[in-house]
Amino acid sequence: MNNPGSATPAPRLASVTYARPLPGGAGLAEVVATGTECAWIRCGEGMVGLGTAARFTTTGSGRFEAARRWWMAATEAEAAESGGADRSTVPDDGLPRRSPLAFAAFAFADDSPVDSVLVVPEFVVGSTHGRSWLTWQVDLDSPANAQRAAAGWRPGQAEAEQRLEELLAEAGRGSRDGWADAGPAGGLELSDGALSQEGYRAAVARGVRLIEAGDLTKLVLARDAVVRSDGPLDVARVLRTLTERYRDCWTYAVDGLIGSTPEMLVKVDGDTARARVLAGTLDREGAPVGAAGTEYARQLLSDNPKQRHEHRLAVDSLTERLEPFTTSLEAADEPFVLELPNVWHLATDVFARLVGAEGARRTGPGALALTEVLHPTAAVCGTPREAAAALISRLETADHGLDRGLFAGPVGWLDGNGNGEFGIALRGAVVEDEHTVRLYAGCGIVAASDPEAELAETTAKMRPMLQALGLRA
Ligand SMILES: C=C(O[C@@H]1C=C(C(=O)O)C=C[C@H]1O)C(=O)O
Repeated sequence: MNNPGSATPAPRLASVTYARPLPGGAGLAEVVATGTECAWIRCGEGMVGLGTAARFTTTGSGRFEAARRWWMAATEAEAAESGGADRSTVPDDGLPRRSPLAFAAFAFADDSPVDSVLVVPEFVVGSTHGRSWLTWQVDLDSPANAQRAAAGWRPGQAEAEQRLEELLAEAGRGSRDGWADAGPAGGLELSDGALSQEGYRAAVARGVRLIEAGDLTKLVLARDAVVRSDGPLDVARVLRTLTERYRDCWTYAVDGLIGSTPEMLVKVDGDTARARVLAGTLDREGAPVGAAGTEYARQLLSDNPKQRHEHRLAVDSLTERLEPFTTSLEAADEPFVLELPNVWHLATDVFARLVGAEGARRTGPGALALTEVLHPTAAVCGTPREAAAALISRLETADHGLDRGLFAGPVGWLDGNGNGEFGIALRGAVVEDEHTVRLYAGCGIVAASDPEAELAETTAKMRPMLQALGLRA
């Protein structure tokens, strides 16, 4: 299962980036209007991708490497023309410049039949550090451009504006009235997915027995659920709702994979790498609020040996793999409690300086190469990694026909200089068709885990998406 990627040759990307008010003049999330956009939004900032200049799909254990090669070939022309200067995401002129830029989502498992994908949007609308900007990206070798590109043509601002107007009109974005208040278009029905709630309890119980038998230390097991809607689903509205309710999470949309994740696998900016590791979860529903809630979370998470053990394994799985690529690495000894609207988590932020990131050209690994090294961490797979991955494949896929697909895989964006952000695709869903989305959630299982409590935890983790879809959860 090592598909080198879709047979199309890599495009030759060229781009132009300039400061510009956001289309529509509202916030970044309002640029998400059709639900087919790519998105990466946190605290009202980030990027939305419109249209498609190029895309690449691949499967198999070589999916990261295949994507990296395709992306290097696609961005080579522009890197050569710009002389490799300005490698950081915010160069000296202060205008965030990340072009060329692709959004990406990778399957969780090496043997998943589901495509991993790189999408190069035609336009990237961005808002970073309080400034907004626009990038227009084209393939110089496409039939529309090849001839004029050979004569020296490159994308420019005036033509970008014209093309943007066309694209927005094509997408029927003329009227935005009524967005905010439009409820779900019809009735919604929630049902078990391939791995039912009962099946999940049984799978967790088996996992616990195998852990007790000494086969492994930690195992993350997931289940799925399906939401069907009578009317067409308003995916754009779901995404905008997530950006509002889960402001501190990274709201993502790539090729039908949508959600709002609190977990950062790796963010590379210039010579720095950052991660946010989560493991250890406490439902906030029915829990005390305010200071009493903080105290409750401290007692049941920070002071709980099971949760701390689960968390430590996740942090170690990341830092051990990241360390060889760093000149320094910092992670607090004690996790902090991250409060989200639905749950509390034990969290550890990691900060590192990368080797080979100095000078005009990166010689060390960039965001995509590090993603390949770090995925899957013990937060979504287990310890030891290989034993856990094999058991996930047995207990979820062979026994129940649940393939995680893009769930719990890396999702985010990358630029042509090795910068990028990859979150872990959690608290999300896959849009299967106009009326159907499939939600996924999992839990870390250790020797002390109780199947009923873990099942309840998966429901708490699905709550952001269920509520954004308009279900009471
Ligand atoms: C697997 C999920 O979440 C992961 C598992 C956690 C846990 O077991 O406590 C916490 C955060 C994530 O690392 C999920 O959200 O589906």
